[in-house]
Parts: sequence; C-alpha cells; structure tokens
Amino acid sequence: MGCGNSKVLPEASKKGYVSVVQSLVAFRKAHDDDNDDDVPKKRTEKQSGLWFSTQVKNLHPASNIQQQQQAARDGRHPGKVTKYKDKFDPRVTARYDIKALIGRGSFSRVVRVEHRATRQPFAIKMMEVEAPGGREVCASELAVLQRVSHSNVIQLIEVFQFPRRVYMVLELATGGELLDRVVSRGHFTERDATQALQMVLAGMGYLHHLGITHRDLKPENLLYYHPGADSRLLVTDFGLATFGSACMGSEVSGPDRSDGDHTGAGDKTWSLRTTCGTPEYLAPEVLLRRPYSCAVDMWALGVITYIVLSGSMPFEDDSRTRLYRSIVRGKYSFHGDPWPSVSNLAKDFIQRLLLLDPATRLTADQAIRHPWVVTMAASSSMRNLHQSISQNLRQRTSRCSSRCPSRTTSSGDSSGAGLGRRTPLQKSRASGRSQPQRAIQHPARGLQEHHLHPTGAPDS
Ligand SMILES: Nc1ncnc2c1ncn2[C@@H]1O[C@H](COP(=O)(O)OP(=O)(O)OP(=O)(O)O)[C@@H](O)[C@H]1O
Repeated sequence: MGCGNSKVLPEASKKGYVSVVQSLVAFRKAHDDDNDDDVPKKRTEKQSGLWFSTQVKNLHPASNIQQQQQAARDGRHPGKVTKYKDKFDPRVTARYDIKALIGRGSFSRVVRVEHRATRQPFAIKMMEVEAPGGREVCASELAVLQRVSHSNVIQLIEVFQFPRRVYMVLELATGGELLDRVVSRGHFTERDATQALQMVLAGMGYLHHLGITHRDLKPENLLYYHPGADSRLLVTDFGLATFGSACMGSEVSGPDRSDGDHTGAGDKTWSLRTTCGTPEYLAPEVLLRRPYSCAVDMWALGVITYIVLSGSMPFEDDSRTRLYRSIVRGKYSFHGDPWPSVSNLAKDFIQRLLLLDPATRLTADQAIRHPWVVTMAASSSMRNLHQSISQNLRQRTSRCSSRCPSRTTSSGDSSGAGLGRRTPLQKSRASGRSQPQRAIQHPARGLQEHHLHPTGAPDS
C-alpha cells in the first residue's frame, strides 16, 4: 500500500546474495503496442536510471467499481474486445471465445473467456515470455499452478504454450479483491476478517506443505471466486512463487545452498536467498539477505491482517530506505483508529506473525489454530470497523495522490489501497511462429497442456 510500490523481482544472484537495490529489476521502456486499452496501464517512472512502474489505486465508490467490473464482465466494449481477440492465437480462440479484458500485469493480460463447447466462463492469463523477466515469471507460475489443487488456490484448467506467449486458462474469479469487498460491504468486523483469513490460511497451509513459498502475498492477490457472501477466497498470482524450502514447521530445513534462488520442483530442502516481493510486505530476513523460508509468507500475512483490520499499513514510508529500516527493526504500532476498538487477541495474532525471528513466527498450521481465528470466526456480534478502515484507506490514497499525482490512475482498481502495485508493463509483441501442437494429459488432474514447441518448453 505504499505510494512508490515497485515490485522487487528475483535476479540471478552473485556469490550467494543479491543486494536489495541491485535486485530491483531494470526494465527498458519499450514501445507499447496497445496503448488504447480500456484498462489503464501501470505507469512508469524513471528512478535512478531504472524504470519502475507504480500505481496508486483510487478509492472508488463501490457502485463505480461494480459498474466498471460489470462492464468488463459483460464485454461492453466490442471494439476493444475485437482487438484483443486479434492478439490471441487462433488455436486458443478456436476453443475459447474472448469476452472482455479483466486486467493487466507486468507480463500479462487477463481476459474473461467462454469455453465455446460448454459455455463455461474462465479467465485466460496471456503471458509474454519474451519480455525481460517474463520467461522466469511464467515458468514459476506454471510450475506451481500445474501442481496445485485446493479450493483456496486459483485452479489452472489448461495451458497453451507458444514460442512467445503462454496462455493459462484459469478458473474465473468474479468476486473482486479482498479489500474491495471490505470497502464495498459497508460493515466489517473482526469476525469477517477471521473468516477471510481462515481461507487464506487454508490455502497457504496447503502450499507450504507442498514446499511452495508464494513470496508475493498481498491483498491484490487474494480474489473472491464470486460476489456472494459465501464465496471462496483464492490465493492467486504465483509469478514469484518458488519451491524452495520444507515448510512443514517453522524452521528452514536442509542445507543452505547460498548460491541464489532455487525455483523448481525438487528443491524442497533448500533455503531461499533471492530478494523479491512487494516492498511493504517484505519480511526482514529477505531484506537482510538471510536464507529464508515460507515464513516470509506468514510475515506478509501479518501485514495483510494489519491492513484488513485498520485500512493502514504497519510499515510505510516514502523513502524505500526508511521503509526497509522500519521493517528490519520490526517497528510498527497499534496507534490511531480503529486500533482501540480491536481486540487484544487480534493484536496478538498480528504480533505473532510480525516477529523478526522467522523461527518463532506462527506457521500457517499454527495461525489457523490461533485463538483469535478460532473464537472470532465463530462469534456473532462484533464492532463494526468499517468506517475507520475506509477512512484510513481514503486518507492514504489522497496522501499518495497529492504526493505523486502522476502515479494515480483512474482505473477500475478499487480497493483504494494502492497496496503494492508496481513493476513496469512489458510490451506485447507479435505472437510466435506456428508450430505443431501436441496435447499432454497432466498426470495429477487430467490437466491439458498444449505445447507448441517441439521440446515442450517455450523457446527463446
Ligand atoms: N483467474 C482470474 N480471475 C479473475 N481475475 C483475474 C484472474 N487472474 C488475474 N486476474 C486479475 O487480472 C489482473 C492482472 O493480473 P495478473 O496476475 O496478470 O497481474 P498483477 O498481479 O496485477 O500484476 P503483476 O504481474 O505485476 O504481479 C488483476 O487485476 C487480477 O486481479
């Protein structure tokens, strides 16, 4: 939720560590081939010779959000949709009817589609593998998505791999981001918070048991499956995820291979080193370049819990240096509204996640059994924190807007938080040459993979 919110992407390490500054990935400002989209782009600004993207979300009234989201769902911009259809490989559009653009990421566009035969709606995430860093992000995301199946983790349906683009067909989440819901529902209690957290913790516990560390956990990456009150909450965006450490307990087990990151299955026993993530959510051990584990996700969950209960950030500063300093010191407070109205158990939960020593931090399994989560989720009447949360989010947004107006967008992004949107938008390029298609049945779940490269891997 910081104003300057460049994402820190992994970079090949030198001699076992990556400097925080060096690990901020430089991106070239390149020609943008689709600048008339109906979804505003992440803006870029030059900082110290590196190009970063920043985006500060505006707090929109819920109705406005819903109108925009509905327009996207309905595909009410036929011209734009036609244009997007043209960018999709015909082998994808033969199977899926492109309905509307949902959003854009650093290396991706996400569209709502309909399966032509079944009329079932899905999302397709089209990833540009040729953009700098795109191949690694895409590989990380696919490596995780192809192995997971859990009701609180976004589900991959099938994959089309082309030389320059990869199309991931995903279940479609139509319920919006976690904070959108907090803002739009008009009433929000600790009970609501614990109900959401239970779902996130269930998803994280599952991932950690598989040895998967998400590394970019934040409210924007938590999407509701549908708009109803009983919707599942889904962990999404595995672009920075890694198979890197055994996460059954809170310790990092196995030898510390301090030669960098170890993305990929089979590396479950190594601790991680690469500095990456979204600044405001980075755990101290990441910033201190120490070997780390899935406990970094639990730190991020502490930050998320703090935000969800208050609408403000535990660690925030315009200066990246000062921000990182306050994180490594674990310097945050429960001052100001609505903290006096928040239970001590909730504060205890946050304190046990925002512990500097990752070995003492709650694991996902422990967190889901914390008394606050257990008792609060079952309780009925609780104080409404909504007004303070919305007010803090709004104040924060206007602070950011006045400090850096050029970063503010008028997008349909609505959580009002600007919670770590970052990284430059990469250009889309022409799609690759056609190659013979082959379909592989995924052993685990009957997942269809369509590799259009003879080796089965995207080429360069
Ligand atoms: N399965 C899905 N269903 C509905 N919306 C989705 C789905 N996957 C992604 N989105 C939305 O599409 C937009 C782009 O998502 P994407 O994961 O490509 O990038 P991002 O996470 O926003 O940015 P970055 O790539 O920089 O991390 C986001 O608004 C996201 O909420």
